[in-house]
Amino acid sequence: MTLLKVTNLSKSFGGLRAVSSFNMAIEPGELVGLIGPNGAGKTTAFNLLTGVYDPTEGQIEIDGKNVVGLKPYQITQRGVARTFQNIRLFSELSVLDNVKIAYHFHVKYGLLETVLRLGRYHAEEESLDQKALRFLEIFQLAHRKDEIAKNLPYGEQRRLEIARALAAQPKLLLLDEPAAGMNPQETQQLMDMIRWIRKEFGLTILLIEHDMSLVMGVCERIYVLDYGSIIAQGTPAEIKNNPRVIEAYLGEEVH
Ligand SMILES: Nc1ncnc2c1ncn2[C@@H]1O[C@H](COP(=O)(O)OP(=O)(O)OP(=O)(O)O)[C@@H](O)[C@H]1O
Repeated sequence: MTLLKVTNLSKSFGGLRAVSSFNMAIEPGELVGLIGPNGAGKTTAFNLLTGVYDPTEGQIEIDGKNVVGLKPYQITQRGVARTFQNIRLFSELSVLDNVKIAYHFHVKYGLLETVLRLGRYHAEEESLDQKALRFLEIFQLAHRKDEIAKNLPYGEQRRLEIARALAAQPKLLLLDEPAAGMNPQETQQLMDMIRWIRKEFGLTILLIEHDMSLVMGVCERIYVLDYGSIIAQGTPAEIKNNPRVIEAYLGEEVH
């Protein structure tokens, strides 16, 4: 079954149609890119998919169920996790605690038990530590586990954000410019990591990215947004040679 189906999605801010009649279908296991010039509506589309904004019109289905109107945490519980263009960690907490907080969504003790530290809490807390550490190991951050998140170098904070999103055990992972601010070597490592986590966790990934080498290098299929509308979709090779895409990026006719 199609994992994410978006039909005729639109969002207006006053007179501005930031996203307009947006359609998208993503199958389980796909690695898909969403690209477009500055201000094209990419982040707005992510904010609609994750319940940050309610659409002006349209449908969003995850696993065949409508999620329009759900709160962001409810959408996380339906299996969608994301990272942000501007890193949003719990900056004063340790690296390990950042991942553990996300993992709490999937641990089966109730809030009362957490508060009173009763029942299953102690046993589960231990395995929670181990599970959180495993995510840190994947992202080569285990040696940093006790550091305060804000003290990590930038590239490591970006990796921690992805580790935290993964700890919520999503089916669909949305990455908003994961390579922003990274140098070419860090970007290359990130590409390898994205490919690896997709395979290892059987994930479906949708990513926004300005770095064309990353998008073309990891994505199997790409959607292109311009002024809120999808102007093209296809394989990296098709997108690279699509005149409408070239025009949107260069702002001029292609002859
Ligand atoms: N909360 C908001 N209120 C009003 N206008 C908004 C809001 N959020 C986004 N916009 C506008 O909607 C349009 C699309 O913005 P959006 O941030 O989604 O684009 P983007 O493709 O993610 O851009 P970038 O690549 O620069 O991050 C822009 O014109 C932007 O100014």
